[in-house]
Amino acid sequence: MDIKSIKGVGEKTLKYLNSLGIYTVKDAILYFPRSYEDRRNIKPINELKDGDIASIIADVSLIYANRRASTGKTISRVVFKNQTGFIVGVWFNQPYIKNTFKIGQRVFLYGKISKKMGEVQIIEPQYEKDIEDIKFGINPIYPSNKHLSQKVLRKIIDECLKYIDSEINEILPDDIRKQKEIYDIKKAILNIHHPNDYAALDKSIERIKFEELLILQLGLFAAKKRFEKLENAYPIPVCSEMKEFKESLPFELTNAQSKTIREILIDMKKSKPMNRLVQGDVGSGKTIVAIIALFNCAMNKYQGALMAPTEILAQQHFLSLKSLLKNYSINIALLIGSTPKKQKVEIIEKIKKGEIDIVVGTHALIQENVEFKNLALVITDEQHRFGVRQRGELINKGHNPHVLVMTATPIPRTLALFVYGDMDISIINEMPSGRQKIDTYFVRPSMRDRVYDFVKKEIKNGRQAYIVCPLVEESEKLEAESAVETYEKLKEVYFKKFNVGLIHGKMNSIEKDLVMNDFKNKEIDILVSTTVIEVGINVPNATIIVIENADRFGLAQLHQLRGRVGRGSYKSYCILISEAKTDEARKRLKIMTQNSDGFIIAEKDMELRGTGEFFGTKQHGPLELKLADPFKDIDILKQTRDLAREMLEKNMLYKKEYFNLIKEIENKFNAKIDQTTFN
Ligand SMILES: Nc1ncnc2c1ncn2[C@@H]1O[C@H](COP(=O)(O)OP(=O)(O)OP(=O)(O)O)[C@@H](O)[C@H]1O
Repeated sequence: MDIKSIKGVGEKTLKYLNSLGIYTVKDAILYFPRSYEDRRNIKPINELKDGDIASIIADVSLIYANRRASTGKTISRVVFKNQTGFIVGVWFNQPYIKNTFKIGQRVFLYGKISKKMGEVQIIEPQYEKDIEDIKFGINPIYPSNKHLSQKVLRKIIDECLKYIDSEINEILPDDIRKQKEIYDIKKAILNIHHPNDYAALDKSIERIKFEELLILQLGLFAAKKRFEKLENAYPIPVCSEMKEFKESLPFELTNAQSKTIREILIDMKKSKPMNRLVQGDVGSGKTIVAIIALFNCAMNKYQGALMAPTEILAQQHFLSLKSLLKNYSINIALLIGSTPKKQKVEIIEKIKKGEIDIVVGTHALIQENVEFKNLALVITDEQHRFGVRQRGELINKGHNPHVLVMTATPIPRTLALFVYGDMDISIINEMPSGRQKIDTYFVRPSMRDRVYDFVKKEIKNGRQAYIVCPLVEESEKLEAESAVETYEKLKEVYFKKFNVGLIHGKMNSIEKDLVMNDFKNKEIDILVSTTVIEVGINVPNATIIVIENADRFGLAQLHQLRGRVGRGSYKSYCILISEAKTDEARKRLKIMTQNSDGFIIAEKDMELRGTGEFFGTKQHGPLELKLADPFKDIDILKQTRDLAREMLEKNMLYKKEYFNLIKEIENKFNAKIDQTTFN
C-alpha cells in the first residue's frame, strides 16, 4: 500500500518521507526508532537534579520577552509552575516560542534539567499542549531530518501501524517460535514502536534480529549450494601474455597479492564459476588484483565488469585500467550515472555487441537495459556498500560468470565465515614494500593551530593534505554545508597562501571529478572533504590527514579515512582532533593511535564495546540488516546458523508453513528457490 493513502501525507510530507526511504506503508511500519524517550516518570520539580532527563506537567505562569545574549543568540524563557515548584523553560534562537504558550495553560515538558544559581531550568524541552493526547509511555525517537518533526513522523507511523495485519506476514512457523520462545512478528514490531517496558523491547528487537540473521544464513547456504551446482561457466585459461604483463607493472607484487592472484586464476580456469572474496586491509593493493583478473578475461575475449561503490572510485579504477592496459587492444568503458545520455546509449550498444571488453561502473551497471554479449567475470568492489541483492543483479546479467568480491573492511576470520559463508576467501595481509607506519595522534581542539602549522610544513615539503569535516549523521546536505563553512574559513584564515579545494557529497560527479583531478595533479594542496573520500581514493602524494570531531566516526571509518595517506613511500600522518569527553571515546581513539592493522582494530573494537559499531549503524548496512549486527549479535548468529542447518538437514523448508520464509529469502537474495536448491 502506497504511503500516499495515509491520512496527513500531502505532497510535501511525501517528499520528505521518501527522502527517509519511506515509500510504502510497509516501509513506515518497518522504520524503526533510533532511540526512545522515557516519559513514564513524572517527577516533582523539587526533586529534580542537575543533568536529569525528566518529564514534568506544569502550568504556564510567566512568559518573558525575548532577550539577546552576548553571543548573539536569542533566548526565550517561560516559567512553569505546579504544586511542587517552579521551573524555567529555556530555548535558544527560537523567538516564536514566546507566542507558543498562553498563561495558565497546562503543558507537558520533557528534557534535560539544569540547575543554575538556585533556578531549575529545563533546556529546549519537548512540549505538548494537548494533555489529553500525551503518550506517557516509552516514546520512540525516529531517525529524521529537520523537515519532519518527531510529532508528525510518529503520527504517520502510528497511522500506518493500523494496517500491520495486511502489510506484514509472519515468516517464522509457530513451532520454531515456540521452541525459541520468540515473539510473533506483529507483536515485536508494535513493541519496537511503542514498548510497554524495556524487557518487552529487548525481546522484540531480538525477534527481528533473529529473523534477519536466519534469512541471512539460509540465503548464504542457498547461494553456496547454487554455486556448488553451477558447472557451465566459461573456463578462462591463463593467457600467454600474463607473465609479460606482470613484469611490466610499475612495482613488484607482494607475496600476498601473488598468492591471491594465483587462487583467482586457478578458479577462473574451471567451468565451475569462481565465487571468491578478497579481503585486504586498506591500501594493501587490491585494485591490481582485480585488474589482472580483468586482463586475463579480456585477453581470452570474454567480457568483464567491475562495479564500484562510488562514481569517484569507478572513475579512478577506469583510469588505472586504461593506463596499465594501454599496450593491449582491450576496449574499456566507464558507465556511471553521470555519463551523458548519448554516450551512455553508445556504450550500452557496444557492450551488447561485445565491442567493449571491460566495463567499469557504479550501480548504473545493473540497470535493466545493460546487456552483455559474453560476460564472464564480475568484480564488485564492495567496501560494504552493496547489498547481496545488487551483487545478484549483476551476476544475473552473465551466463554463470566468475564472481570476485573485494572488500577493505577487515572482518575477523571467524565472523567472515558467518557473513560471507558462501564464498571462498583470499586475504591480502601484507603491505607493499617501502610503506612506513602512519603516525597517528589524538589531540584536543585547542591544538588546532599547531596542527595546521604542521600541515603547512608538509605542504612546503611538496606533499598534500586532507582535512575531513565532522560527520553529520542523517543529512548529507548539512554535512555539505558544514564542509563549505570549514572550507571558507580555512581558505581565508589559516591557509591563505595555499591552494585549498573542497569536495562533498552534494556536488555532482563532474564537479567532484574536477576537484579530484586537481588534487591528483597537485593543483590543490589541501582538500577539505566529507567522508566521500573514505573509500578507495588513491593519491600517494598526500601524507597528512586531519580528522575533525574524530570521536563521531566509527573505527572502521577512521581506519578507512586514515588509509587515504601512507599510500606511497613518504612518511605519513593522521591527526584525530576531538574533545573526547567520555572514557570510551578516549579509549577508542587510543586504539587508533596504537594500531595500524585493520583486523586488530576490528577485534579491539569488538572487545571494547562488546558490541560492534564497526560497521556503522546505518540502516542500509552491508547485508541489508536493519537491527542485527553480526559483530554484536554473535550468539544469535550462531543460533540461527545451527537452526538453518537443522532446517536443511531435516528438509523442513518445503513444508507449506515455510512458504513466507522462502519468499523472503528469494526477495533478499534475488534468487529463485525451489525443491532442489538445498539438495
Ligand atoms: N606490490 C605493490 N608495490 C608497490 N605499490 C603497490 C603494490 N600494489 C599496489 N601498490 C600501490 O599501492 C596503492 C594502493 O593500492 P590500491 O589502491 O589497490 O589499494 P586498495 O587495497 O584498493 O586500498 P583501499 O582499500 O584503500 O581502496 C596504489 O598506489 C598502488 O599502485
